[in-house]
Amino acid sequence: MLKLENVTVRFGGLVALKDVSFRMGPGEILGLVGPNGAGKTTLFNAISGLVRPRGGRILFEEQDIGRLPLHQRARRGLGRTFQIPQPMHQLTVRENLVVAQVFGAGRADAARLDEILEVMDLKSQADRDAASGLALQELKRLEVAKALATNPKLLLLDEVLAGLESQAKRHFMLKLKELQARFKIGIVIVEHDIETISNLCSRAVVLNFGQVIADGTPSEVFRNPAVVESYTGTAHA
Ligand SMILES: Nc1ncnc2c1ncn2[C@@H]1O[C@H](COP(=O)(O)OP(=O)(O)OP(=O)(O)O)[C@@H](O)[C@H]1O
Repeated sequence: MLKLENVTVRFGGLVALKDVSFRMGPGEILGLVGPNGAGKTTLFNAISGLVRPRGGRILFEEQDIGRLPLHQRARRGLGRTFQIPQPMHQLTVRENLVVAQVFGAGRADAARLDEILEVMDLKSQADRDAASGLALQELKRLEVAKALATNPKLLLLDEVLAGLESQAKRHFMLKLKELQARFKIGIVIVEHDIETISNLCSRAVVLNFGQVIADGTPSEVFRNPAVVESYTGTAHA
């Protein structure tokens, strides 16, 4: 479904991603892991079209999408969330979803929006202004709902679980599994918590200083000495 070949991104003299390669199959939930500044958000930006790589190829469903603008990638089925939820605060929850749907899917579809509101537990907030009264958890659910409204085949989720207390986090994780099964989508999730990745993901890719240092099942990668070192500064933690 998604294949990256030697993707390299530079910001002036800084190499944010260097020869990043991995692939993922349809319906997989892949964890993208790595210390602060490792390049995780930059990788999402490169895949979704916000930054242009200096080199390498990004293939989505066998097509090279590396030169397509953002909206064309969305139309092909790439949905994403942002680390800091960015709803349009002057619009209601439902209106936010309509805007996302028209951007990503090309037309409004009220029935699908109702389904998304239901799945994401946002029905009772649907006609509430996005700026007023939405708690962090609800804003995060809205962020995922917006991405779902674009009709994605692949969802890129940037730290949607961060900052939630443990019960809310467990509930959100179950939601993500439900979304994957119900909408038949693949998910790449950036997440720092090892236990969360281990429970949620079938595979994890670890970045450090812009390079892939491990790729495998969560139990494989979290036993890898290079990964332990990148997390703790010591290979024997
Ligand atoms: N627009 C930009 N211009 C210059 N440097 C940037 C830009 N975006 C990111 N960087 C740099 O690229 C590197 C990778 O940053 P990125 O935000 O992708 O890391 P990250 O793994 O997502 O980190 P975090 O876990 O803190 O969100 C960092 O050194 C960062 O300072």
